[in-house]
Amino acid sequence: MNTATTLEANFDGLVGPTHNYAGLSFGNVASQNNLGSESSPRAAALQGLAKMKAMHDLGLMQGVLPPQQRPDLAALRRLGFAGSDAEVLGEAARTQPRLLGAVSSASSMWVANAATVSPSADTRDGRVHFTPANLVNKFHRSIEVPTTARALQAIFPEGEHFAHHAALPAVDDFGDEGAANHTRLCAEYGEPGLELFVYGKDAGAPEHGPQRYPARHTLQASQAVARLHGLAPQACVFLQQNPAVIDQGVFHNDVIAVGNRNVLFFHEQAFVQDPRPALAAAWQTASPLHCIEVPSAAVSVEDAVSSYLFNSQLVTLPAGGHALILPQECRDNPAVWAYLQGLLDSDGPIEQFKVFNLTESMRNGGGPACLRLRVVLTPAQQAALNSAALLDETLYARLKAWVERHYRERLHVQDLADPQLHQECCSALDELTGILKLGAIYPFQQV
Ligand SMILES: NCCC[C@H](NC(=O)CCC(=O)O)C(=O)O
Repeated sequence: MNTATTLEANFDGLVGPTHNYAGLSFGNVASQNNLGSESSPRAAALQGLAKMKAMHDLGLMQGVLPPQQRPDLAALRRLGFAGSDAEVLGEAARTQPRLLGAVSSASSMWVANAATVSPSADTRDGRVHFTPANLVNKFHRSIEVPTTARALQAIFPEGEHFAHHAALPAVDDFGDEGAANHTRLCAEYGEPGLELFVYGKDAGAPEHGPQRYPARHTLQASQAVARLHGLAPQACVFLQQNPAVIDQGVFHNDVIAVGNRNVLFFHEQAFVQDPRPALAAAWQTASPLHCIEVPSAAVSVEDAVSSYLFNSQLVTLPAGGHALILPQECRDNPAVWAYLQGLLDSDGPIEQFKVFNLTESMRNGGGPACLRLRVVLTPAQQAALNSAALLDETLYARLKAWVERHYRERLHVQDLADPQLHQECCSALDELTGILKLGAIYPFQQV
């Protein structure tokens, strides 16, 4: 790995021990369809680790973000469940099983929703800025915020290099889903770039939003994050996601578009307007911006949603050239796979594919891109972060053994009330904070 230059690191969310299918995300077709299925937390975590390891092996900087303490018993107590841990869990399971599912979700694995990150080349004070997403549209996700903020601060210490903001006010007008709706485009990582913010609705004109499924992210949230991060107004582009595709299951922009460096790969129906004029106006460098638009005739919105073609990671390989990191569902879909073969033959900027089995995450609507948070880092910033969270051969082996020791092979929603599961989760996380040198980030460690 070349640490002498500014590069983009991917930090992936490690899947937590309570990974399950509780059908919590209205508007996320996979989550709704898999309600009640049996999950494998162990397979889910190992699938995610295998992707991280493969990225490391490609020569990319790869980090790890920790899972959360679940079930969140404090959230249940806040909602009036009382007594011992076993009584709280038992009462919730009997009277509010969906709520028990919500406080047990391992949804923090989808760290593309953890925060919005702006690289130092784009910010007024020359620091990397982080704003944790408030995730107000879904209760099970909104409870991720305090631990996410502590984890990010434990890896990127506040100070000379890194700036951390509080999450936006927790109301629908400022609904914020983080980096899943944010793309940075640039010529070189270390140079100023443009930041593309995609919103589901303008809180001032909600009638132009989707009809069937919720728009989770507002224009007002994106504007606030751009102000907080000290971005130059002329370097920011705000585009509305097409409400018709939200109504077909595209609950985040990263289900229908992905960008990296000087390439934006997007579906014809992704945005209300053609994104090219606004991007061209904000694009400040002489080198060209490549906009690869995928026509509906080649890949329908339905195929995009079921294959997660656009939830691939678009990465720059150390030797130059772009690679797409795809879920295997793309290979299984004849229209998508045919399109991808044509893309390779087209002599464009995307030169290589890597295909991964992420089925456990995919069944809850999370593909390769959902599982990672991108952070552009200068050499000085690479030296300033908590390096215990960076994946190498040793950390990979340790985490794999840790998963194999602590995680259950199978989990069903009925198992969530088992007080032993909470104990297993806490002992696993206690060991993990030691491995990743995170300090006491979990509620059970703060008593
Ligand atoms: N970026 C991908 C996010 C996927 C996530 N799924 C979930 O939360 C499913 C959880 C469940 O249904 O148990 C979501 O919809 O926010």
